[in-house]
Amino acid sequence: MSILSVNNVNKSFAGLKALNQVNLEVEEGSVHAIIGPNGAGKSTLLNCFVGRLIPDTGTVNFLGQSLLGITPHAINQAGVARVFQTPEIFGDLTLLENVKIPTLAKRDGAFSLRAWSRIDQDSLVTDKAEHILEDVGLIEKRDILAGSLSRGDKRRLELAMCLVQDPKLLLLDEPTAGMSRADTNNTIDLLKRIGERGITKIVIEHDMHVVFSLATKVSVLAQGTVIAEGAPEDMKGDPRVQEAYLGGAHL
Ligand SMILES: Nc1ncnc2c1ncn2[C@@H]1O[C@H](COP(=O)(O)OP(=O)(O)OP(=O)(O)O)[C@@H](O)[C@H]1O
Repeated sequence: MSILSVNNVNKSFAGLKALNQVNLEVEEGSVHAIIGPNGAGKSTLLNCFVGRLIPDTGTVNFLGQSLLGITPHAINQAGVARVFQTPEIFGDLTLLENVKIPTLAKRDGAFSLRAWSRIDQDSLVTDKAEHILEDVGLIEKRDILAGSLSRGDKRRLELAMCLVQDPKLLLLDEPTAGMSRADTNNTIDLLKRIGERGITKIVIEHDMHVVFSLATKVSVLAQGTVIAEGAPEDMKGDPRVQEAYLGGAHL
């Protein structure tokens, strides 16, 4: 069953067609990678899933409900969480506080000091936040300020902030960008581990090692159009993909 259905989506910016008749079916429980050269339209497409952009034409349905015209916050509350290329964390708060904040936003939709002190002292919320920090390998750093973390740890923290919301669909925008090979491999292991929770994932990624380690399905975008789609092993040898993605180089 599809968790996300994209039908005939078009999006132009001042005459530039960034998305051209895009169709995509994301199966529940899958890891669906969207790859393609720079400027192919990957981020534009992702922005159409989270309410940051509205397609000119076409439909985007999540669990049968249209996401178009819905605020980013309402989409998030419906179960779609996004990990950004640049982590969106609160540097002046501890890791534990950072992981508790999305619980508040999810429940109340806005921040208030009174609600925060309730959340902060709620032992169930604290237990859950600690459990998730353990899952992402950051429990020992729970009381330090998030601003002092390494880049890799900041991305792990942002992932924890998404997981605490119990998303049904997790969007990962270049989850290993700028990481060392060791950190990349740790992140692959972590994403495989959280895969066991059954969360559907869409991954935009340039690093083919990450794509082929994680994805169950790959869609290839070029010039705003899906030019090929299938199992990762089939995409590796597809001449259209090699031509569009790497100018003929081998994946
Ligand atoms: N807000 C905008 N205004 C004008 N043009 C835009 C805007 N956003 C994207 N574009 C253009 O749309 C096209 C698709 O861009 P997009 O960022 O979606 O590609 P991408 O595949 O994510 O690229 P990259 O891999 O480099 O991040 C590009 O030509 C880009 O310059």
